[in-house]
Amino acid sequence: MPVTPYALRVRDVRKAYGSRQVLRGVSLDLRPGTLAGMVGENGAGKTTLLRILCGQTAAGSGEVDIRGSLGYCPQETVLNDFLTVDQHVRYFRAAYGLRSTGRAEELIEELHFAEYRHTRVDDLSGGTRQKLNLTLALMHDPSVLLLDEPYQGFDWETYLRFWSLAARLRDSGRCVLVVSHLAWDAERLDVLHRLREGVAEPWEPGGRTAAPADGDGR
Ligand SMILES: Nc1ncnc2c1ncn2[C@@H]1O[C@H](COP(=O)(O)OP(=O)(O)OP(=O)(O)O)[C@@H](O)[C@H]1O
Repeated sequence: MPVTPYALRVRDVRKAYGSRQVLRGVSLDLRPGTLAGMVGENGAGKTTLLRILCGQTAAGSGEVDIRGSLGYCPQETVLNDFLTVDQHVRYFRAAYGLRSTGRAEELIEELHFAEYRHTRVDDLSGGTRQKLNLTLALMHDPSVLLLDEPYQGFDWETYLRFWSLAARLRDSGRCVLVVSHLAWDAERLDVLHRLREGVAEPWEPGGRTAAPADGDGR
């Protein structure tokens, strides 16, 4: 029987903080060339799951298998206030062991923040910090991308640019998982999951018309 190729495989992942059981057996398979979404209410465990997938938090039990390189864009920007955009890019080039910053340059152009290359992070707007955060997560061209609320603070044009970038990454065979507490973007996704009561349930892209996960009815 042929083996189904996957980029990300999660099996029965569980996690408790003290007596609070946050993840109760999350399983998920994503293929290469997939643009996937994961929605869930505030506190559902989305960030906990992503942190487990990228190895920043240990699961209580379960298995995670990632094929290829990983890029993780955390919800909170992890930037140094005293370094400029360019200094961050150079630092991450060295950390990733890249020969050039070519991909980062493309992302900076694509996300329209080249004019801030020599600006220190403490002088950047929240949206521009998030653009840098995303650039640093993507500049090594990872096979699997885990993006936690990646468009927070983006203006509308940047939000649209983000989705066209995500679609292009998918089209070039990357596996992109976008986490959000809202389901606004369901129609942009190939597959949508909802994290609820500690498990991930597939939501048919009929979820396109479903109410947002926070249930505010819009
Ligand atoms: N380090 C921690 N120690 C104890 N409890 C934690 C820790 N991190 C998260 N939690 C708890 O685990 C639950 C899930 O948190 P998590 O941040 O994963 O949710 P989320 O779905 O990402 O929420 P949001 O949409 O608000 O970002 C919450 O009740 C949170 O308070």
